[in-house]
This record gives sequence, C-alpha cells and structure tokens, in this order.
Amino acid sequence: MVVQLSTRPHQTSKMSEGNQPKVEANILVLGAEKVGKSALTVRFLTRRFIGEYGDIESIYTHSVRIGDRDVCFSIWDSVCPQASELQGWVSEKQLRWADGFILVYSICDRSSFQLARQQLLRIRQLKRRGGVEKAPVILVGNKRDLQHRRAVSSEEGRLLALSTNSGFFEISAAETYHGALVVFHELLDMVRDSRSSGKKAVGIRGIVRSMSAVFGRRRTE
Ligand SMILES: Nc1nc2c(ncn2[C@@H]2O[C@H](COP(=O)(O)OP(=O)(O)OP(=O)(O)O)[C@@H](O)[C@H]2O)c(=O)[nH]1
Repeated sequence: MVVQLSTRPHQTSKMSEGNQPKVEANILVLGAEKVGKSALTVRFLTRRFIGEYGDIESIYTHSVRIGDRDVCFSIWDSVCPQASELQGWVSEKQLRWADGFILVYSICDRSSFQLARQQLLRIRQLKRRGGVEKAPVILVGNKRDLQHRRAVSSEEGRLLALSTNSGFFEISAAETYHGALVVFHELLDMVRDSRSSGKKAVGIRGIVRSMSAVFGRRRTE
C-alpha cells in the first residue's frame, strides 16, 4: 500500500510568486531494508531525526522555495520487497513515475551496497531501453556516523557512482540536516539539467525534421 501525505499547508498554483514557472520533481527513494530511506526523507522534510519510522510506503509532497523558484517535490519513500528473488526489483510503474532516483545503502552493510548497485544497473538498463541515456541518480552512503562499523569504503561508493554516471554523497541522516538537503538539491539540479538537455535534443531533432521536409519536398518538385 502506498500512502500519500502532504507537508504543504495548502495547494499552490503552477506559477511561483515571481511568475517563474513552478518546478515539479518526482523523487523515488530506493535501497535495502533499514538503510535509512525514511530517516533521509523525513530529515529533508522536517529537519528532524526521530529514530524509528515504521515501514509504511509513502509518497510525500513538499513545497519549498529554492532561489527564485517554487519547487514541489513528490517523494516516494519505498519499501524493499522481503522475498530474496525480488531484491533489487524496481517496478516499471516506479520507473515511469520518477524524474530522479536516490539509492541509499548503509556504509555498515555490504549487502545493502550490493543491492544499491543492482538497482542502479536496473534503472540504467530500463531507462536506456526507453531511450533515456542519463536518468538522474544519486547514490547515498548513509550512517556515516558509524565509522567503527564501516564495511563499504568511500572509494567503492565513489567508483560505483563514477562508473554509472551518478552523483554520490556519504551522509549521516542521524547527525545532520545538511547532508539530506544537499542530496535533494543536487538531484533537483540533475533533473532540471536532464529536462533542458531533453528539450535541446528535441529541438535539434525538430530542426533536422524540418530540413529534411524542405529537402524532401524539393526532391519531389
Ligand atoms: N546511526 C545511524 N542510524 C541511522 C541513520 N539513519 C537511520 N538510522 C537508523 O536505522 C534504522 C532504519 O532506519 P529507517 O529510516 O527506518 O530505514 P529504512 O530504509 O526506511 O527502513 P525500511 O523502510 O524498514 O526498509 C532506524 O533505527 C534509524 O534510527 C544514520 O544516519 N545513523
């Protein structure tokens, strides 16, 4: 069951106050069990760390002003399927819904890193099949405060991100708000970049189409 929650006091229009169009971004938070997906999401939404979160799958909507823009995030805090054959599963529905992905693992849990790798590769593969070369993804190593229990080095995380064209951060949702903030803001930038490069690609395709229409017509004259 997916529960829809809103952190907005009221519904806002599609235009910001300064008449800048409102930016909307659907963010899917994925990762193994107990890596801190809810802790990261709730930290970003409320600035707080409350310790225990339950395991209800939720979609939160949250409006904030970033620079001169109003931004509306919809954040899907997913639950990892229990069955081992479904581990790493990212559904078609989730893929279609999301503009950007946050893949969380715990730096203390190597198997969660392996699952994040699997999910990352699946997203890249399915998006490529749909003609999208660069889906915005950020890999997040959480629980950085637990250094004495570290099982995944920073280099391994960074390398995986580099080799898959993803962003990378190590954070502690328990210790600071700043890490969560940077993750969501960086992903928003990536989403906006991917939208504008998508538009450019369509623009170039449009020019090519109109040129071939002109040349095509000439040939038939
Ligand atoms: N030390 C430490 N504990 C954390 C951190 N983030 C989350 N936790 C703890 O890890 C446990 C799991 O956190 P959740 O946010 O519920 O993890 P989740 O991935 O949403 O869990 P599920 O939805 O049940 O899969 C909780 O006990 C949190 O208090 C962190 O940065 N440091």
